[in-house]
Amino acid sequence: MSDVLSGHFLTKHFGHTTALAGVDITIRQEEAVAIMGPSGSGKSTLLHCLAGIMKPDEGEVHLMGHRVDNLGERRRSELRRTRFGFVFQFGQLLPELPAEENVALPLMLGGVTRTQAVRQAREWFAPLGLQGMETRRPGELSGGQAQRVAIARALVSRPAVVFADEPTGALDQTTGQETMRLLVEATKHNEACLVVVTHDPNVASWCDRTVEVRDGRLTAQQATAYTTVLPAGGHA
Ligand SMILES: Nc1ncnc2c1ncn2[C@@H]1O[C@H](COP(=O)(O)OP(=O)(O)OP(=O)(O)O)[C@@H](O)[C@H]1O
Repeated sequence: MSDVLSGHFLTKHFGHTTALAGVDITIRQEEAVAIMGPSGSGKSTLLHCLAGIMKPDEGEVHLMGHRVDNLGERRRSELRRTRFGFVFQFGQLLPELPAEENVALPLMLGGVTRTQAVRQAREWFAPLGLQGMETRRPGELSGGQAQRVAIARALVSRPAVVFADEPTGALDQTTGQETMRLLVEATKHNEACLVVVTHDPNVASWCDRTVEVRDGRLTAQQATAYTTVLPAGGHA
């Protein structure tokens, strides 16, 4: 499998704090990687550097062979919108928009007409078990349903990489497991790779591989035994 995203000697300081101390990481096509480690160890900083949200002080990030960490803010913003998808602990859906428009938003920001974007967005609802929820506002959805809307929004523009920071952190254990299953399967089915920051070993167990960050360094890598059970065809 080819490399999709890689970080080379990523280093990041905040004042006297060293958040990343020279991290090397490679994520391959359709691979799901969990980033674990104690609080304050540098997990979110690593995700933010890989995703172009933050520039590392030293080191390089490459997406499909192209260096991306040195792009200007406008190009990195475009990269985040077109090549990356994001799922955070709280789905960060816009409360005033119906679910289908929340999902359609990345497409509309990319210039697709509202009608076409909503049509494409609707295709994601049934595969994610959200049929009938299209016109509900986020406040009318359960936590698990809202995260599934966030998953649809992360995938609608067919990104190369989905980044998730504690995607199940606000959910109970059962709903969290179901959300992870859908996140991993939908991401793989769309031939994207997944980078998940989590404290929860149950969440990490859905991934192909876990890397552990301590004091800004990767300390361990272990393979986890997850294989997709999705049938071929469809979105999720
Ligand atoms: N914007 C910032 N300004 C100053 N220090 C920061 C900033 N962001 C992170 N840090 C520091 O960098 C270190 C790594 O933070 P980071 O958020 O990456 O850790 P984490 O492993 O994601 O933690 P948690 O599991 O608690 O979310 C910590 O010591 C943190 O206090």
